[in-house]
Amino acid sequence: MPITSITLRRLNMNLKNPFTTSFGTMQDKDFFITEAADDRGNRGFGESVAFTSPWYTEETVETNKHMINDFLIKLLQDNEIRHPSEVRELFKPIKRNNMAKAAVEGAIWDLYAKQHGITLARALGGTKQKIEVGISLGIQPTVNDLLEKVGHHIKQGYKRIKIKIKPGWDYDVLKEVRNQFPNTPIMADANSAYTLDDIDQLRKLDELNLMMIEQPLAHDDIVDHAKLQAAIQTPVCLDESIHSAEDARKAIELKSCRIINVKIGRVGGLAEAKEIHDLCRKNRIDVWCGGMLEAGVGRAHNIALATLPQFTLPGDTAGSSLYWKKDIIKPEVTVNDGVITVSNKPGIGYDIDEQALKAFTAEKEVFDI
Ligand SMILES: O=C(O)CCC(=O)C1=CC=C[C@@H](O)[C@@H]1C(=O)O
Ligand SMILES: [Mg+2]
Repeated sequence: MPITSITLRRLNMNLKNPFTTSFGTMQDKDFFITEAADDRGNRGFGESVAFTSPWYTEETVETNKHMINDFLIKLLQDNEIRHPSEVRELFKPIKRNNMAKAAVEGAIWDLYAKQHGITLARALGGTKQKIEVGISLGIQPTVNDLLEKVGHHIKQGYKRIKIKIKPGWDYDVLKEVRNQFPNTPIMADANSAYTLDDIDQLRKLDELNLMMIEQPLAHDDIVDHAKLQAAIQTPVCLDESIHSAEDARKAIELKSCRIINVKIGRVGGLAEAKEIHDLCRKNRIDVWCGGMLEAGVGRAHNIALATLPQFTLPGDTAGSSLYWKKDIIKPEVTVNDGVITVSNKPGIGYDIDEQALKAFTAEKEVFDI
């Protein structure tokens, strides 16, 4: 497939609401948007989900810049790509750095879909026309703030509420939420804030009929998670522990989890995400599409991926307006009663708002391929 250039734009956008997890609080987002273009006017876009500090994985915006500028672009310049699924193989000699890889691969998938006049969803083999979405609430200042936000988003129709927990902010808080909202699908995300020493506290959560508890233990563990899953009823969902289809295979074999949160950036791109999806389908592991506070391009990629059949649970793909005063796509992603209608326009299905993209772009570099 013809690719004549890759453009790297570094954007700075400020989040409408600060996002707090057991690691800290984020207010502004500094990140890369990638663009792959051909000589026929087609332009594909991708988005890196790396943060400015390596608290979620080892990557940062700066490591992305180094990997893309000094390694990934050269591999594309020296090799012919016939189909976007080949990019994964091409980038294999570069260890990890999955978010950098995914940002470039994603733009190539979008370009390919546009060159063939098909949606990215269809290029991936997706079938769903509508996807159900949930909302992820950062740690709130008080329980009342949390209850108010939960109630607000249930009224908006979001299909499940994800609540951050950590030692000291878990059972009691979730019990208050459960008491006030007895029938709402609720899940907890611990971001690795617990160890097996906390097993009794985690077992108490079984009373609350949670959909799952996400990544309760260490970010790189599947062994202790297997011991925990054997000891509790609540399904364990892995996020940070799963960086590849191989990780997923081992976690499934060890029974470390019953659910996997797939994030395109964390696993290295759409081809790897699809392989994890297919493996989970074969092993009847539920899958949902996690979020990384993306702008509209990344959000659009998540929507396309979530059209695959084993994405059986609502993902963290809320509407643009929950994150941004102004997004970089038009129309923006909107959610109606907890559902996103998948666009039937070619590629990611949303146009780029060139004015907004330009306004938020702090740095731009173009590479001939
Ligand atoms: O994009 C969203 O709205 C969800 C963001 C979100 O929940 C997370 C982003 C990054 C790390 C975590 O804190 C958390 C997650 O675990 O998915
Ligand atoms: Mg998570």
